[in-house]
Amino acid sequence: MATPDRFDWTSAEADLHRVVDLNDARRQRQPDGWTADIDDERDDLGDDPIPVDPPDDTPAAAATWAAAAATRQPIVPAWLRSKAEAATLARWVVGHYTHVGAYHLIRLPLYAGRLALRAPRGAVRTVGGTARWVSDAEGLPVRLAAVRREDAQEYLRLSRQRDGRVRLRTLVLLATLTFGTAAVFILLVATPRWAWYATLAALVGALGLIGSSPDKPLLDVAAVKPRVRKLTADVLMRAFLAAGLCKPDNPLTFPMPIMRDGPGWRAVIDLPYGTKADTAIKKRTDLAAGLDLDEVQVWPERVRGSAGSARRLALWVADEDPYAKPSGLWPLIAKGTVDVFEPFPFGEDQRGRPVRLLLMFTSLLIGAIPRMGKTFAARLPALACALDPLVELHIYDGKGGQDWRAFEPIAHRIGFGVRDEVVLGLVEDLRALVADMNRRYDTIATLPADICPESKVTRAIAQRRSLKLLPVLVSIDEFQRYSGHAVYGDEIVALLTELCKVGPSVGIMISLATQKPDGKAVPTDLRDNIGTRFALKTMTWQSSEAVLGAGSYTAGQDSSRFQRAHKGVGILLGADDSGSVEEAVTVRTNRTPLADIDTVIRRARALREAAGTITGHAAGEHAAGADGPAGSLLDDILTVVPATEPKAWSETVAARLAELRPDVYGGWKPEQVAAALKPYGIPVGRQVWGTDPATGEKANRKGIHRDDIAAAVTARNERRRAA
Ligand SMILES: Nc1ncnc2c1ncn2[C@@H]1O[C@H](COP(=O)(O)OP(=O)(O)OP(=O)(O)O)[C@@H](O)[C@H]1O
Repeated sequence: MATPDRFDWTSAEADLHRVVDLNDARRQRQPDGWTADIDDERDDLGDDPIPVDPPDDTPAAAATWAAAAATRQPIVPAWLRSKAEAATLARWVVGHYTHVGAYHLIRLPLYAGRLALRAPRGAVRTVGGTARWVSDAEGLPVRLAAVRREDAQEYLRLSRQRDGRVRLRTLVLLATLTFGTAAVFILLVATPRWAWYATLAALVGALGLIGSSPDKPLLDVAAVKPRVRKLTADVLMRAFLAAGLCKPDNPLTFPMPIMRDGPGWRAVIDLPYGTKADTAIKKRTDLAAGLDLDEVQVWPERVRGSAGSARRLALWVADEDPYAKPSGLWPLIAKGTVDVFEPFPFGEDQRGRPVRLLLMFTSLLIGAIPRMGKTFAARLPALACALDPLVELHIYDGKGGQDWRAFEPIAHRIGFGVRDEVVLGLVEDLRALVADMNRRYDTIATLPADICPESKVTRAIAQRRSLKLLPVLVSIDEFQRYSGHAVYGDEIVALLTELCKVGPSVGIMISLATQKPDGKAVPTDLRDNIGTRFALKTMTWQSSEAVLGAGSYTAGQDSSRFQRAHKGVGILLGADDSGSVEEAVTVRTNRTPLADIDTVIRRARALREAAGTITGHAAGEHAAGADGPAGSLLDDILTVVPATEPKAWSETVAARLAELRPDVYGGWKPEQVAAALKPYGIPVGRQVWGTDPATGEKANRKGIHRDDIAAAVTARNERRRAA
């Protein structure tokens, strides 16, 4: 900004004069009301006007020209240059015409029968039509009118004309009949039998067609065409007027022509000055109603950058419901690997363009009602991580069916269902990760700036095995079953919150999927630390907000509007860097049927074997998987409750365990000891007479008998030996 002592008054004065001229010229162009502002400004500053418009030769003007050049539209439309879209179109054309061809081919006998049945009526129509033509029947009403008017002269003129016509037409008919008869004679004498039948069939066909009526077409309908709405400026104006986004005296303007774009129309619209494109996006349903379409066909989005403006909107209108057909298969099923530091294929947007997702340095929350594609969506990041041999996989499935079993050969930790030992396994795993997270930060802190410039893990750093900074994915499906666990639920949520908050920079990625996306299953503190959200169909807009975050509904993002048929379709928020709700995209995930998952896992296992990253459960370390932490817990209890002490209060055991292994048992309560021992059938509600070490008070409290633990250890050891 110019300061008074550096201000060049001479050139400023020259500029001022030009500005006054410009403003005068503009005032003449503008409606009356506009002049008042300029005059008010003058009043405030005496007679001196304020320079507002920069002179034309400033660098800003050059920048404007450059920006105009930058917004030139491509000569060949984008969809025509895209291999994928061209392939989609080609597939559609081949598929459509193959279907139509086969449909009609199989109905040929039916069509032949219809023609034969209609042929007699066609013959009658032909004879009648010919007779009317020869007798000049079309002139009869005119002749009768002349009779009614008693206009003898006109009648005689018309009669003469009719006689001439009838004579000529009779001759034509006779000639045709003569030639026809000769042709039939030649046909019968000189041509083979198949030619007779072919001619007869053609004749019957022609008569059948003549005998058809428009309300009963000969061909059945092979494919019902959707109602395709051509987008024109008038149609748009009507819709935007109805939605209250413009006024008749303040209409829309179109900076470029409305054109075809893939399977739909694309219009770029400048809303009236002061009307925000975001407002139009929020009124998507109103726009759809104004266009007389289902809202799933109407896709408004902001045009950003130097080609855009806060009032510039790109509206894509699909010819038909873009999600009515199944989505494509995941492109990495048969071949390809993943670098988890780069985005991987996740799905397609409404126009069939690929959508990629970057999970590194963020966390993912997926929410939906059951059977809408939550597990399919949650498996994609896990499969992508599987194809990067550096990533350590920690997989938990609260349901425990077939959905995640395929990951066993590559998972470092894995657990199915919510049996106590699995839940404990998860808790122990998360505790260990939290502890490891701190070690990871310590390691990162020791790295020089040229190796670790941004204080976060990179692929090059992760590849240095000695640093032990391999990326980790914790993927939990049916998360509500773990977060709602009576004893460990709160701790699981707290540990995951910590990991989501601090873990991303050191390579810890969290992916949670839930069919109960409310504040109870995914508490706000945890959700707010998850950067990427994917909301498939929900029942209510409140559930949609529970996944996407507060304010998403008012911003026009509501996953409850998806239909039941829209499986795998969801609103993805935070796939780009902005994470703003206005940037959310609607995505249909790529499909990965169970059989294909096996293929990917086989490839992932081979990659990991080659890289030497088969660890934990995949490497056969079943101690934690089979017995869970409770297996070592039994040994630990025998350590902290010596043989000289046959009974101990549960609270004493919990305190001593925490002292023994703070990273594993820190913060344990007596109920956690009880829950961990339950699977072994160890009685935990026994009354134990003891002395409170703090107060010296003697009392009867819940506790354990050492013999019970020792018996469980013996049984476990026998089981292990038998295995
Ligand atoms: N992208 C997709 N395209 C087409 N169909 C899909 C897609 N994703 C999922 N589906 C279909 O939806 C069905 C349900 O998917 P999925 O098992 O992932 O749902 P879910 O929400 O996890 O269900 P549940 O809560 O019962 O576990 C699947 O059988 C699959 O056929």
